[in-house]
Amino acid sequence: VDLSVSWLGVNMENPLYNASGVMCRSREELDAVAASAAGALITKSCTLLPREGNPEPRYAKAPHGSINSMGLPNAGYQYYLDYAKAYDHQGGKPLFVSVSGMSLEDNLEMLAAFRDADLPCLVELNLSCPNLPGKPQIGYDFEASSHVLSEVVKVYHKPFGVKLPPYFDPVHFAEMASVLNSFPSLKYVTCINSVGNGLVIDLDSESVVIKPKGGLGGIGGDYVLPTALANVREFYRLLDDKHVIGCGGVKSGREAFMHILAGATAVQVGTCLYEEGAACFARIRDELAALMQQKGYATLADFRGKLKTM
Ligand SMILES: CC(C)(C)CCc1c(C(=O)O)[nH]c(=O)[nH]c1=O
Repeated sequence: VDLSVSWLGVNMENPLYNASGVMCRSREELDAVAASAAGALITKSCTLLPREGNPEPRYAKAPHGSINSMGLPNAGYQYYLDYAKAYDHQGGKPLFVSVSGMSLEDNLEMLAAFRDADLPCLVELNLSCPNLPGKPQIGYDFEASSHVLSEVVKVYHKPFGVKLPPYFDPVHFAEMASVLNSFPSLKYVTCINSVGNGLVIDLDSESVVIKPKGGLGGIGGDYVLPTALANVREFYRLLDDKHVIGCGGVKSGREAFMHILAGATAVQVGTCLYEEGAACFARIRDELAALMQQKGYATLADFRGKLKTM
């Protein structure tokens, strides 16, 4: 079977890579993903200046996934720009850079710097980045999303992508798709970011399991798979001429297959990568290949987006 995928001018030997935020904050971590069986790699969302992030514990494993309120710990955009400048872009594994400024001005300054560096890597704007105080995250504020993207495309003229939070209402899917469809240079969306502000409770200690935000944090893992698949499928259906990258609940070839069946061009691994390490990519890759073999599919295109309805 052929697991390769070519999209937006990049070629991946297989459709699997890390979710932004996991194993991608330092060059050592990024190099570990590049050295693994992953087909690509993406950096931790960066801000203008380095950030320590929230007090620990800020990540916890849960019975069927994970919870995190990391608080955007990152080395600052220059660090990832330098990594991208030194990166071997011909080495066969595309590099994506995630950007999550604390303000629109910060996002525009970082995007201008990436534009001027004129590197082969693709930029992904994290729309879960903070909005004005008292307002929901950008991705949940359709007017703000439209404004941010309008300003972004004035500064950044190359194809780019956005990381979307999960949506749960048909009207929200339609509204966000309508916003995204008005930006032709926005060429892909990554669905989904963690399911926001969940709460994991430890029964023995009768306590929360992470320190920030009174224990509230983004949920990942098995808990979010149905939501992730729905977001992939709805945006695959609603967006014009854009790719959808699947993220959420992937821990084996089975969930990777489901994401591609729902329409995903490629698939990211978060919680499972955090818990198992970079060996998960070879395992999931081989499981996906075996599943395709059993089902008689030779390539990803043979089943991509071909989810059957009743
Ligand atoms: C949640 C924000 C801190 C605003 C953005 C960074 C981020 C974080 C984080 O750094 O806490 N965790 C996630 O699961 N998704 C994210 O997009």
